[in-house]
Amino acid sequence: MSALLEVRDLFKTYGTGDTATRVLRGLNLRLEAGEMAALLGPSGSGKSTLLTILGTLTKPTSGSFVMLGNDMIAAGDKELTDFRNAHIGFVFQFHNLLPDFTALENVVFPSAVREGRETPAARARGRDLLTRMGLADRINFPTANLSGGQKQRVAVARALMNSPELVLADEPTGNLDRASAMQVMDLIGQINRDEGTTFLISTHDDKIAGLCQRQIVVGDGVVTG
Ligand SMILES: Nc1ncnc2c1ncn2[C@@H]1O[C@H](COP(=O)(O)OP(=O)(O)OP(=O)(O)O)[C@@H](O)[C@H]1O
Repeated sequence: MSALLEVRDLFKTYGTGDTATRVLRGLNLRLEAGEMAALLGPSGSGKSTLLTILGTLTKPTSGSFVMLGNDMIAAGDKELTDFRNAHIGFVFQFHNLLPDFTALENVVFPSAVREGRETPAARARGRDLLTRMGLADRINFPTANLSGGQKQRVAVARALMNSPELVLADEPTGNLDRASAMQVMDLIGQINRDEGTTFLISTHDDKIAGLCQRQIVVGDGVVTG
């Protein structure tokens, strides 16, 4: 396997002086292309912080970060936005779907942002992804009318829209019952196997982590296991 991304000696401090919170303190991590990895660690250990850095949404205080051969620290805002739209998908605990938009409109949204319009090819991929997520009969439903598990499957489909190499998922099943959580993880596993998409999934749930090939544990600002 080849490295999809590598961070070295990553530090992240929020605030300054007496109120400074030193979250990451020299963290090293390498993710191989095609991995499906769980990100574990106590509450406040910096899992979300690490995901936002890897997602290029936040810059670290210091350290190096290379993804797909690009220096993500040196890159400017415009480059990072374009890179993110092309290569990274996100799934959050609270899915962040547009409630009045249909499932298909939500899924196609990242492509519409990238292309400047909704293309027929994007709509076809959106339909295909929703069908793979078991939502063929919900394609034209406003997402406000879907169940929590269905919304989360729409969010996974949306994250996959632009065929990203990496999907970062921050407690994607944190809000779901066990059966829905397992279904979402099953679908993520299928996409990982079929398309080689790399997944990094933060979770507090050992069962969810056990479904991943690799478990990465964060503590005291570094990877401890
Ligand atoms: N924007 C911010 N400004 C100041 N402090 C922050 C900010 N974001 C996070 N923190 C602090 O950084 C620490 C790590 O937070 P983070 O959300 O990364 O942890 P986590 O491991 O994802 O936690 P959880 O499992 O509870 O979601 C916490 O102490 C948090 O209060």
